[in-house]
Amino acid sequence: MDSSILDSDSGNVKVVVRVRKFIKREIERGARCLVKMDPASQKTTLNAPSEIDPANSRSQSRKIFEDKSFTFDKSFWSHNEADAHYAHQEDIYNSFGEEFLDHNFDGYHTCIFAYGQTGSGKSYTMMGSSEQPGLIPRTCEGLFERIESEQSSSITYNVHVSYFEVYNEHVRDLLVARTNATQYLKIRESKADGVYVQNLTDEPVKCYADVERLMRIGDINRTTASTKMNDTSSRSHAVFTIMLKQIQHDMSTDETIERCARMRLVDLAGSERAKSTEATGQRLREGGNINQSLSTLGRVIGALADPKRQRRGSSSSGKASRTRDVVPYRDSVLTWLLKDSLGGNSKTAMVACIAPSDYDETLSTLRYADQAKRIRTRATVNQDAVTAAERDAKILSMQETIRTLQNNLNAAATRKREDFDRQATELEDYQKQVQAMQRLMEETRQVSECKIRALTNEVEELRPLNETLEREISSLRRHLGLVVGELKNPIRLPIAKSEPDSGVEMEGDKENVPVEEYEEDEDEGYHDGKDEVTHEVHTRANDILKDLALFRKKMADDRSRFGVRGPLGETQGN
Ligand SMILES: Nc1ncnc2c1ncn2[C@@H]1O[C@H](COP(=O)(O)OP(=O)(O)OP(=O)(O)O)[C@@H](O)[C@H]1O
Repeated sequence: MDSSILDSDSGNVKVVVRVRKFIKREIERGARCLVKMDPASQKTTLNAPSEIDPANSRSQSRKIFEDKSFTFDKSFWSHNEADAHYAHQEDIYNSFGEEFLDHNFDGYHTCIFAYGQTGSGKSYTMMGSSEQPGLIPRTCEGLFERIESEQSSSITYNVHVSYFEVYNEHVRDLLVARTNATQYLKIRESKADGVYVQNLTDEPVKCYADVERLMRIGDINRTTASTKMNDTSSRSHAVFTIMLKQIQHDMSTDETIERCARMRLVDLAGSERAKSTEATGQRLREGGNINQSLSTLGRVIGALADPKRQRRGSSSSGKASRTRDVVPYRDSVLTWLLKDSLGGNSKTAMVACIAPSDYDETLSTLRYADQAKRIRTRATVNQDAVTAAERDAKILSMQETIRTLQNNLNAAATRKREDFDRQATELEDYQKQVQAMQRLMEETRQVSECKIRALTNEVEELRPLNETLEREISSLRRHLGLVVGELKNPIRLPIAKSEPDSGVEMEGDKENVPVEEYEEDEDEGYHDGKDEVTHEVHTRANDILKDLALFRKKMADDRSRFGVRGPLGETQGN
């Protein structure tokens, strides 16, 4: 999509930290909580462990343990439910999940990723459980609640979901059932779409129940395994993506405004020490890959947070592009895929999850998070204004491209000297174009529906007025008929016989006037009063007929534009 930059907002990556409660293993070993959080200042302090703490043994190292403090955008205390400032799943969502959803509705891309050592609560925070849903289900639920509450006849919403994992540096579609021969997907980059996963399922969803079903499928397909540190340890980075497209149609200009926003919700695999997880074989290899991609992520964060880079980046565009190359995005699949979310067009948040009693791992996570605070991204509103004619022209041009690609494919097939790779790429392009065109046509259909909805509402609103006017007109017609009838055939009143000796002429005495006399008098009466009434009635009736003609013309125009059945029952053209 060509995004016209209407509005851009540069800001730092939002960094929050969350400490979880003790789990069974820690309670059994009598672990002590080393973390403190100050709800007033959002300061997180990591205390040095005691001499005799076996989980934080100093015996093999000369390291000095000391108290360390860091301040973040938010410090979420989820350690002891009895404490007043305990942060429930709901509090995490209310604190910044909702705010990020606001950004999406404004047309910004967003990304929230959870980072932390294995077993520190990343999956709990991002996905949660059915009783304690995390950020991903709450965000999706919030999204559909808003769509339903903000439903206006002039806006159409389109939501698509994809879900993939990066496992051992390979991308797997989590919405496709596992088969024996594992299908890995390729990563590609294009000008229009940036970095993307080729052939990834992109499922349209209409309600939260649709998303719930997809989350369940994805979670079943995700690679998890039991390690000593976590019974259901994620062995991969999971990326859940929601695409929200809002199409607003302006009836007066017949123009549509499209806003696209991508929400990325990432549950990273946990950093781990082979010594702690006691991993061997496949688990050890997985751990090695996880650590390697997390260390690349660390280097990317380090490069992006580098103040020298940021100064250079803002000084000149030429230098900026050179310095951007220094960021080692391509060194891992994860960072390559998250390139835009980390240092580009996105509003991004990091949730650093920490366990309450592991000094080394927690310190490393807090340092990582502290560095991420310095990254600045520049998010832009992804908005396009398209006229109905441009939309139609786009569909036509796509049809033309598809025809050309089809011809190329056919020609290559008949010549039988095709280069397979090139042919496969052309086939993919062809499929992508067909999909894009199908989507565009579906959107055009939705826009038309939206227009019809708006017009039908207008017609319904005008219906009572129309009925009143019709009633008024027919009563006026009747009235006018009577008046005209009366004028044409005047009622001849009999002349009253005058009392011979009264000498007084009463009002009804005209009945006794001879016909000639009466007609003369009647003419005089007409000139005196009735012509004014008739004239007035005529004028009023004419005004109403004029209004009605205008109203009918407007309705006929609208109906002929959109081909709907009017309130008067006629069917219109087109
Ligand atoms: N805030 C919390 N409140 C209660 N239980 C929690 C909380 N955070 C995590 N837990 C529990 O701690 C355990 C480990 O959490 P989780 O699986 O989310 O860790 P993780 O960081 O995703 O680990 P990995 O990287 O190995 O996948 C789980 O049993 C989870 O239910």
